[in-house]
Amino acid sequence: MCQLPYFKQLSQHINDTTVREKYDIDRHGERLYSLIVLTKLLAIFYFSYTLMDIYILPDITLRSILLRFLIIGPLIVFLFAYYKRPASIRHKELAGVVVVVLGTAVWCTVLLGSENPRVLHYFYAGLIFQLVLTIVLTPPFEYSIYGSLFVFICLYTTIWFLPGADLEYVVNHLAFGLPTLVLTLIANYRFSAESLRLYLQNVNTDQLRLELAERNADLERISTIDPLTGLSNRRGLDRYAASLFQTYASSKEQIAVVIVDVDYFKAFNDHYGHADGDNCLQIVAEAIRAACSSKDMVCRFGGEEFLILRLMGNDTEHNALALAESVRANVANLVIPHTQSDYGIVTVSVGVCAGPINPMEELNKLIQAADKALYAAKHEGRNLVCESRFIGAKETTPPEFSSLVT
Ligand SMILES: Nc1nc2c(ncn2[C@@H]2O[C@H](COP(=O)(O)OP(=O)(O)OP(=O)(O)O)[C@@H](O)[C@H]2O)c(=O)[nH]1
Repeated sequence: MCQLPYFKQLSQHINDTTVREKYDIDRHGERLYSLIVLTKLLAIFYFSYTLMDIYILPDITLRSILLRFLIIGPLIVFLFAYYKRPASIRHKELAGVVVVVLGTAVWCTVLLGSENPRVLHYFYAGLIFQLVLTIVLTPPFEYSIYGSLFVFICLYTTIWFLPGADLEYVVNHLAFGLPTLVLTLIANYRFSAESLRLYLQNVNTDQLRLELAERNADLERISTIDPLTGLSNRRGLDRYAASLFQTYASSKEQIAVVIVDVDYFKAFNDHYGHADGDNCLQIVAEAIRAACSSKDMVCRFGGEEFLILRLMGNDTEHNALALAESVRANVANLVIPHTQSDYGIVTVSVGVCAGPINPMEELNKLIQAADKALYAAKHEGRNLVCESRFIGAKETTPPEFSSLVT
């Protein structure tokens, strides 16, 4: 039996737990709900059959009432109390099977007390217990098979002691009883296996969905990061700017745009080679990052060009200029040799412009103004900070050199 695919699947593992444990935990609620509903329905049937006993076999009236209500009645009360306990659903289903099996035994005992020959016709109703244990309660297959076999043995032991039962009657009964046992057990197996298959399919789909969500989050992150420097790229900048506009759309907050460009970088590449150029960009990017606060957005804006967005407090200009100057100084302090530069080391020129946070066109205006300031810094000899000022209505002043630059 353990070789059946259903049992193989049950003993497999998902992470640290077996499929059986996970299946029981995850489906506890649904399985318990149907167990409670079906137990109530079956209890109603079981006790209403007392009337059938009295009508068909009046000689066992008292016996039927006593046995059904004094044995099975309390058991069903205990069963409902057990359903409420924090036990595994498999144990609750097993408890349900045990009560049905005992219900069969009690019913057989009731019938054994009758001398009425009508008992032989009535005895066919015993197959209902079989149906309950296989396709009505649909307990797990392992319980269904043991419960059904017990009911089968119970019925075909009792049958010999019924008044008027002979071999022909037993064979007639078996002609119906045996296929009922086998076929309904097959139905139970198929149901158990199919439910488990669907459950595992769902677990699989959930896992795939989770992995996909993680991959998407990774892709989303990767797509906004520059692989060489680890800084944000243009896409990251656009996303950040869009979220900034949403958050600060109606505030008076100011934003500073700082553009940093490595001086004579083409000459650096030509002299030291592209690989050293890449190295240099990584080191410079790190120095820029070090000059910024964790709240600043730092991105690689182009080949050897970087852009910083900083949300400003009240001290707007000094704040932006101080940042730009500290970027310039940080890079110069690296003292990376650059024989092709007038300074003999790698330096950067920096353009700054600060203004109100407004939609994208306004940010582009600030970037253009910062770019003009950068161009002026290049023009004046490089390794300089230069600033354009936002004077409202989309106007900026011509670039001015920072007094902080020495
Ligand atoms: N090694 C390397 N070089 C790059 C990368 N991206 C752009 N560059 C190089 O950066 C250089 C930029 O040169 P230019 O725009 O002429 O500017 P520049 O030589 O720095 O001169 P100024 O900006 O006027 O000081 C080009 O030679 C590009 O090939 C990169 O990822 N790695």
